[in-house]
Amino acid sequence: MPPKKTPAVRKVAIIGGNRIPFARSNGPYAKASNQDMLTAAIDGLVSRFSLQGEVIGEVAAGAVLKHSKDFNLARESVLGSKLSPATPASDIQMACGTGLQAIITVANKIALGQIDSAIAGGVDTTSDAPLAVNEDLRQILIQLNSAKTVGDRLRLIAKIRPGHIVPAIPRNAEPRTGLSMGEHAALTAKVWEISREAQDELAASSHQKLAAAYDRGFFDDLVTPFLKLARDQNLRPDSTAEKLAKLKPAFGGPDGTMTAGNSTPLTDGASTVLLATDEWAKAHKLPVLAYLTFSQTAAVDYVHGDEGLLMAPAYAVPRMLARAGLSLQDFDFYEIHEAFASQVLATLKAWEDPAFAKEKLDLDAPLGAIDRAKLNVNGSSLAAGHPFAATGGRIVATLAKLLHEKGSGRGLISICAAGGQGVTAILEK
Ligand SMILES: CC(=O)SCCNC(=O)CCNC(=O)[C@H](O)C(C)(C)COP(=O)(O)OP(=O)(O)OC[C@H]1O[C@@H](n2cnc3c(N)ncnc32)[C@H](O)[C@@H]1OP(=O)(O)O
Repeated sequence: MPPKKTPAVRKVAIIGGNRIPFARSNGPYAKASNQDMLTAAIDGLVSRFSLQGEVIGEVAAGAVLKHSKDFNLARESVLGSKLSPATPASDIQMACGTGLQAIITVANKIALGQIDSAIAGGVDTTSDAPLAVNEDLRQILIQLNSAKTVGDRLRLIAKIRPGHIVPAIPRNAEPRTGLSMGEHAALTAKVWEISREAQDELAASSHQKLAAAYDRGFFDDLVTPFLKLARDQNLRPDSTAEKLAKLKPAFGGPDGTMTAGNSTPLTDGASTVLLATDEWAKAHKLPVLAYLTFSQTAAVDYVHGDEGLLMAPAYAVPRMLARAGLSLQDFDFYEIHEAFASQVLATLKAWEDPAFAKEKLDLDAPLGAIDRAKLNVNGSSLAAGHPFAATGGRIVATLAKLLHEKGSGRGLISICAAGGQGVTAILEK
């Protein structure tokens, strides 16, 4: 018998990414479904990397808001794309961490020698949010479906009341607290004393940096026009902290510091990333932008404890750094998802705080400050928008290309997610 092969850990290369421009909710993509957008994002990769008819090792993707008809959205999107139908695909859901979690999932399979290539991604549309029928009506309809006699059917139909027509609309809120993401973030902003001025400055700079990156052609091979949109619709290149200062509070009451300008807007969009082994890239004559080398998830008890809903990355990053043997300052780029400006600033403040280090992270010293010039250098979610599950793919593709342009170095990714979770990763050239 030949000796049994033990799997070796292999390097996971990021070949490239693709996304459709992100659109504001109920805007140009109002009539596009999750499947339409995810298929478009996959086909953008297919065209760019000549993958027509290719059998990819596996596709993993997801949506936070998903219709019940989309049992396996990733698989349906593959079947609608120009990839070979022999490409297996599955859905993943980890709220705003979905895209990055999908990337990590397939990256681990590549590392373990289970597949040689993969596409990971995410999509979301708040324009096409799934509406459920009223719970009482749902029960009647289910019983009606299996009623055997006309009499049974009529008895059930007679139970339907006008009030049953009111649908159950999904809320952008935590099921266990009833508070929206914005309301949760406003609580955290208060605890960490994040000023309105600092939030508006971060938001304005996100717009200015994203606009500059578009202008210099950075996104030419990362973004494919869709439904006549060529750039992210939310982008306002003329944003300034002074203009943002005039907006009224959106969360945290009349004295709140969070506004429509320093919070992400509700957004529609999709993104994908192509990952592979070095050998697969070579065989397909494709360049490698960067490697995914470490990842980490964490969760916090925001229901019973005193933790902020979006603070899990503050825990995930130090754990990942310990595994990697790196300090927070050992990075050339920091990509911190801007769910809200206040949440980025609270996370940075936590890493600088001796009490947080001691009491929460069990560390002798805080992680320390980062060089702010290295933070979200091409803008982030405040400017681009945030179609929940699509943000991970946008960030990984952006960072991989930044590292490729630089020709060396290392980048940190930190994404907070609803449910009190965080997903983080390290990319290296
Ligand atoms: C883990 C996570 O990622 S959690 C994050 C999940 N995401 C969310 O929770 C989404 C949060 N965001 C929201 O719910 C909504 O976008 C809100 C409530 C903040 C704002 O919604 P709306 O009021 O519909 O925003 P709208 O786009 O109309 O903007 C309000 C005003 O601000 C203005 N504005 C918004 N951004 C800017 C800007 N960058 N510069 C100048 N003005 C701006 C708009 O022009 C508008 O002005 P107007 O009233 O004169 O027309």
